[in-house]
Amino acid sequence: MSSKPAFQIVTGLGDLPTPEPDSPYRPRRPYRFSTLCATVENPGLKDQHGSSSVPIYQTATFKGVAGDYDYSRSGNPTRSHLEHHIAKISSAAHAFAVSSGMAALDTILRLLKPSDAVVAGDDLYGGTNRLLAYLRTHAGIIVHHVDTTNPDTLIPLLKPENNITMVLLESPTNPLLKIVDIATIAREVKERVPGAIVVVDNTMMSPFLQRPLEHGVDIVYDSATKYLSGHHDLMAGVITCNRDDIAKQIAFIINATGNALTPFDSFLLLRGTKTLAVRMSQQSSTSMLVARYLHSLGFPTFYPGLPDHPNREVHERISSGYGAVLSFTTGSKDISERVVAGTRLWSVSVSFGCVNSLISMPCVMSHASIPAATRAARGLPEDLIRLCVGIEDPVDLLDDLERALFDAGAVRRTASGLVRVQTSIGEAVQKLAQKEAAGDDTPHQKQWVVSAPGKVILFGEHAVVYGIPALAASLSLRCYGISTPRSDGIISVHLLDIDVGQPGGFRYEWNVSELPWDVVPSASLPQEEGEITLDIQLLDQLTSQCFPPNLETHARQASLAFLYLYMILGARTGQRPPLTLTARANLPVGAGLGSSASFSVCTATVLLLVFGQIRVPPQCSPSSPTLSQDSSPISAERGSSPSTKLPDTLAQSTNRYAFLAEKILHGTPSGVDNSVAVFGGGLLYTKDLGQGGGLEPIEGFKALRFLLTDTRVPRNTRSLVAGVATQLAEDPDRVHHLLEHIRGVVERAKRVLGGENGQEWAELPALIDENHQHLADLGVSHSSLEDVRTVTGTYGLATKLTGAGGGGCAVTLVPDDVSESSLSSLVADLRDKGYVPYLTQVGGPGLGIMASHPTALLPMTPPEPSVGNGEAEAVLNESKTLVALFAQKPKSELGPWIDGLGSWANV
Ligand SMILES: Nc1ncnc2c1ncn2[C@@H]1O[C@H](COP(=O)(O)OP(=O)(O)OP(=O)(O)O)[C@@H](O)[C@H]1O
Ligand SMILES: C[C@@](O)(CCO)CC(=O)[O-]
Repeated sequence: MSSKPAFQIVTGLGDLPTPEPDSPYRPRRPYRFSTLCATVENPGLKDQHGSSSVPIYQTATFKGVAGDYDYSRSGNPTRSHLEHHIAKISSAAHAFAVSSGMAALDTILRLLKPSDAVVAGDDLYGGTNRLLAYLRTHAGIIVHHVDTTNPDTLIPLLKPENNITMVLLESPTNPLLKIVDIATIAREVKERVPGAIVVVDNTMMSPFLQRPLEHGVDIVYDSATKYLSGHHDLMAGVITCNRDDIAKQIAFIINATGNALTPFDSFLLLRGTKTLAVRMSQQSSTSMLVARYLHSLGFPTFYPGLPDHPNREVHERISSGYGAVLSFTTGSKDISERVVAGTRLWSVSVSFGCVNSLISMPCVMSHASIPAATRAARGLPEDLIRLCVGIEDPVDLLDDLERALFDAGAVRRTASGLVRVQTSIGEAVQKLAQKEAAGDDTPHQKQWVVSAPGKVILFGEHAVVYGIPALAASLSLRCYGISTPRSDGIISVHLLDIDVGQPGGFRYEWNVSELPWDVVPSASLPQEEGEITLDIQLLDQLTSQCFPPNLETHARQASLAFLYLYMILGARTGQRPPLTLTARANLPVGAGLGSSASFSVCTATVLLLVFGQIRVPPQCSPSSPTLSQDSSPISAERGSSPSTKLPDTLAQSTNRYAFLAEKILHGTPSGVDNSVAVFGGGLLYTKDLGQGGGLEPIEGFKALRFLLTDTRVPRNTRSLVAGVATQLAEDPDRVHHLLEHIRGVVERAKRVLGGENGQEWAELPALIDENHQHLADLGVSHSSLEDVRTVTGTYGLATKLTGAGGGGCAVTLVPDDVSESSLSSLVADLRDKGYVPYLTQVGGPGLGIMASHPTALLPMTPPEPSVGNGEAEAVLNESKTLVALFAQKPKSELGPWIDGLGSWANV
């Protein structure tokens, strides 16, 4: 038996003696790995009968007061044997066995204190993510998720002022098998923040293939439920480390929380580890066959053993094999579901590491606890199939898989053998385009073209800020944004619609390295989900440090929104991509048609794309052609073009950042404008004021025609919204009364537009008049808007202000029975008075990303001037670029031109 515990825990909470697992840390292993696995021996813990298998000490207590053990929570001989064995095969000085892999992580995370910061990967196991999210909200731990596959994204966070106390890594990641250079990261962490602990989840590899302690890592944990046990008949977790101080704390936490592994499970796990090497080498070699087979059929396959797997050489440096988990996509979620349902030998199950082969779809199983939006942002394909290879005969496994692929329609037989079936016509072309659009590994080097619609609010503006629903719909008038990569360390905005008295709009630029990165507090960085809080202090600091004091307000607000988003994404990811954002709209700016929201959506989208936070996923499916709409003024036709569909999850991620930009432009927006600009169509929007808000699609809008009249009276949404807030504070009864009346109007309008009442359109004009009157009583009308109401009233048409009011636009419902001649006469009357009418239908597509690049048509960036020709040639080249044409097109041609340039993916 071993001697009494070597450690006395000094915590201030009482000294609890905890047995230290006795471990023979040896710098050089005397036997090869499989011998070490099979040989369970612990000279310090000899059984009195010489049993060749470690006995199960199935007892809670031990008699006497002077023995090595007293209570199985604190120590048990079967567990000590297991811990000794795990330490031996892990090159570790200390090992601990607990009740599950998550219990192991929980034990490790209890080393943290409130306000400690953790840097973790952005492609972690779902359970790890869930526990980190819990600790963030319940224990005040700060969590930064970064792309750990690129050490450069993590290094900028490694500063003493960021209070980084732990770096949590997985390699390869599950299920995309992304490789993390744990050796380089461990070295960088030790150099830059020596107090921080580097932790690695080694479950995917097991100590057989990877021993991170040998690469400078402080703590390693495994879900021993997987390869270490190998039979899926127990749950266990193991923790290993070399540092005595850490071991002391971990031993204390395990004893204090009581999550140590039971004697029976310790026995089973010890038995399992004896065959680890032989199981895993068989499983790994079969995995290589399966990966090669899928790859040869043309399925995108993720396995570190394949020649083109990203960071393969890094993996080969830190481990001695490729493991037994791989994944692949079929191009269609339906097909993937059929493949998974069609296998017999591969069982459908979560988890991995068992002697039996398993098949699963991570997005609906093991990773379902990660919100869909986050999954999409991390590029986790919904059609991904994960295979966990067991020890069955490889021929049987391949045969079973092939049958399932064939029955699911994923492959077909030809004279020359099996070939992969493309899931839809043109899928190959689409994939190519999406690959280019997604930018794969270099999204910051791509030029992105995006667009988002303006909106019209038919009922409920202003009241929507106070939680009353609003009915709104997208317009065919849009804002367009282009991000162009640079190589000079500069970020800049070029806002073609913002008039600061110079030809060509407003331009401003910053040197990225001179930006005040130190004023971005970690607390202002966006969390994984939920509304992103605007950090007013940071906003004020950026305003005063990055802009001249007298800059024109519209120019400052728009570029501040861009800069703020750039800074928080830069601080979050550690990337600093130089770029220019060029923006232009065919929508009147500041006229109540949601120009700020469509600009916010374009800005958020290009930045999220450039920073690799959203990707145009490969599974974009063909959607129905977009509505053909008349965008105008009055005449210009917007052609209908087929587009592919962006997933809802991408839309949700983008909307969070767009809402943040809207807050910078607006003050206290309800979120209706950016939601319409992202999701498109007709919507009932309710702001979430703690009682649950949301979006409900309303189809009825699409059948209606509207006349929008821009009074051209400038106004400012921020001050109009603030004006209503002041009235509410001063005269709450009156304002509440008006808001409740507006609620009544919206509810009745919803019944009409939602088609619940047989589409009684005839009720709408009265509702429009009533809503306008309530808004006028709130003080947000204007004489020009009342004038438009009078003019349209002479044609028997109902009109109300739309958006914030105070000038800007009025919206007039044009029923089907209004004759063309009457309409033309009304339009002429309005024009005579200096107003700008737009006849439009609403309900068109939301956020759009150009999915195929028009590189073939136009150079994206001017070619370098050849020696000698210098400036003149550069000017000539620049005039031919996409951006130059974008700036030069007449406004009426802008939409049709850019919509027709390439193929678009829309929400
Ligand atoms: N095309 C654009 N380019 C650059 N900035 C823009 C553009 N469109 C809008 N903005 C920014 O949004 C501001 C206008 O926002 P404002 O809320 O006043 O108008 P709106 O969004 O059209 O109205 P509403 O919110 O009532 O629908 C501009 O001053 C500018 O800062
Ligand atoms: C006035 C308002 O209701 C609509 C602006 O388009 C403000 C908002 O909802 O953000």
